[in-house]
Amino acid sequence: MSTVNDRDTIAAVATAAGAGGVGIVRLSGPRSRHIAEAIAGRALRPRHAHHVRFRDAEGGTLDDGIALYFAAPASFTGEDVVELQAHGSPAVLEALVARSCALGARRARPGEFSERAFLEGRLDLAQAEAVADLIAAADLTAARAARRALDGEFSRRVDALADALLAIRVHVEAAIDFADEPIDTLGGAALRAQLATLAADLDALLQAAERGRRLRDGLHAVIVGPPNAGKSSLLNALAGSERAIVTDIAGTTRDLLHEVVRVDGVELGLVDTAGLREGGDAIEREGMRRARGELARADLAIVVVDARDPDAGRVAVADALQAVPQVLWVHNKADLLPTSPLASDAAAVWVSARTGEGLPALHARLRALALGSASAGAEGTFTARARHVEALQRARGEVAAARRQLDHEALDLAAEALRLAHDDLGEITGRVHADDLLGHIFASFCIGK
Ligand SMILES: Nc1nc2c(c(=O)[nH]1)N(C=O)[C@@H](CNc1ccc(C(=O)N[C@@H](CCC(=O)O)C(=O)O)cc1)CN2
Ligand SMILES: Nc1nc2c(ncn2[C@@H]2O[C@H](COP(=O)(O)OP(=O)(O)OP(=O)(O)O)[C@@H](O)[C@H]2O)c(=O)[nH]1
Ligand SMILES: [Mg+2]
Repeated sequence: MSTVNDRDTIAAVATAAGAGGVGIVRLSGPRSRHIAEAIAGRALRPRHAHHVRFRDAEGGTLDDGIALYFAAPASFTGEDVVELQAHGSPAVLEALVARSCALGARRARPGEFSERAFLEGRLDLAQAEAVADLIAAADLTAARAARRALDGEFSRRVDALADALLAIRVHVEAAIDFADEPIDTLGGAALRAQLATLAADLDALLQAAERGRRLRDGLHAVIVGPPNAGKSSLLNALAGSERAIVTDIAGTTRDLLHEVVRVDGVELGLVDTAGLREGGDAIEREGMRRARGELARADLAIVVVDARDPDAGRVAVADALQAVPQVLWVHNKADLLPTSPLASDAAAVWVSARTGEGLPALHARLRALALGSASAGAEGTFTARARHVEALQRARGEVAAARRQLDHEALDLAAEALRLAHDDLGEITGRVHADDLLGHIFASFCIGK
């Protein structure tokens, strides 16, 4: 592994592209201070805001601004860092980056500042990812959740599980050395209890991470149901605009129509589909085939039926719903019912896409489904990514395997499963990682971050 001293110095504009009040060029690496002092024309004291003139190669003034020097290791990256805070002119900022490069820096790759913060141990991998998620957060709910991950709330729970797992591994490895004796004389009962606790904690963290992933990635929700039930009308109502064609002709929608909507801080990727029924012409049948295909990738099916005849719909779509993890029944056209049922129960929500009645209740239900449970809300939620959820699932699988092996007194196999589970957890925080994993993660960051 390289050390601070043989690393190059990187430079990039840290503020958003385009004109702004103030723009910041950031340098990180061993030559940062030297380069910045050449541009500022004076020595820089750590953590002191110097008002200086930024000079070009000929000594001409590029701009005046603030130079801020953070001496290693007390900086965002843990390396020497300098910020040149200029007026927010893209031309001036580009000139400052070019001048820095002429003086020995190179342009930073996307995410390279955060990658260095990770490599210097300032942030773990899940925290570095949270930096990018915070920047990309579309609203304050998502930003707060990313902030919690950045503060280490997720990482601490992963580390606690990894510590518990380590203790169990030590126990199992010790027992292997006494392989002649039955496990129960070697604290086998205590070991099983510890493993059971670990499995339960892993399940709880997996649920929390899944909620965090939904908050970050949104929920993939597919609207299905019989023709003419008002699926396209509901999409329009949720989107707040007339995206889909609505007519009173059954079989209007054929193509899939994708629309991203935000419901109380949660992103929903909505897909409107062709009504499901027996028969139909070739075009409609192709539409139904696509609807079924989309359901296979859905986190949630929103089944729209006509409130006046809900059971007609159920039969037609039931088989298509087999593999969908979550299903929400929406009884539409409630405005046409003789008496208003505009209430929702555990099994269904009544709405009118036409009048908008019942939509707030539908919003609340969608949000609760997206976050995993009605009571959990966003309180304590931290953002997580699909790769974190997958690692936790693998770890859970390995822990389950270890428990089975233990029941068969197969200590070697149990130890190996637990080692794999430990690595799975380590991948989340980056204590265990392949180089291409880092490249993959940081490449999706913005430049200057
Ligand atoms: N101007 C500016 N604002 C910014 C950043 C930045 O890089 N520059 N940040 C970039 O993401 C965020 C703040 N992140 C930072 C993280 C650590 C340190 C730092 O100097 N840490 C030292 C000192 C600790 C202390 O005094 O609090 C350390 O951790 O040792 C600075 C900024 C948001 N705002
Ligand atoms: N009264 C009333 N009519 C509605 C409501 N929602 C939809 N409609 C009407 O029902 C008819 C069908 O609506 P669509 O949204 O096209 O139904 P769909 O399920 O997308 O139909 P297909 O695409 O053909 O499968 C249209 O005439 C709508 O105006 C509602 O809540 N109340
Ligand atoms: Mg339609």
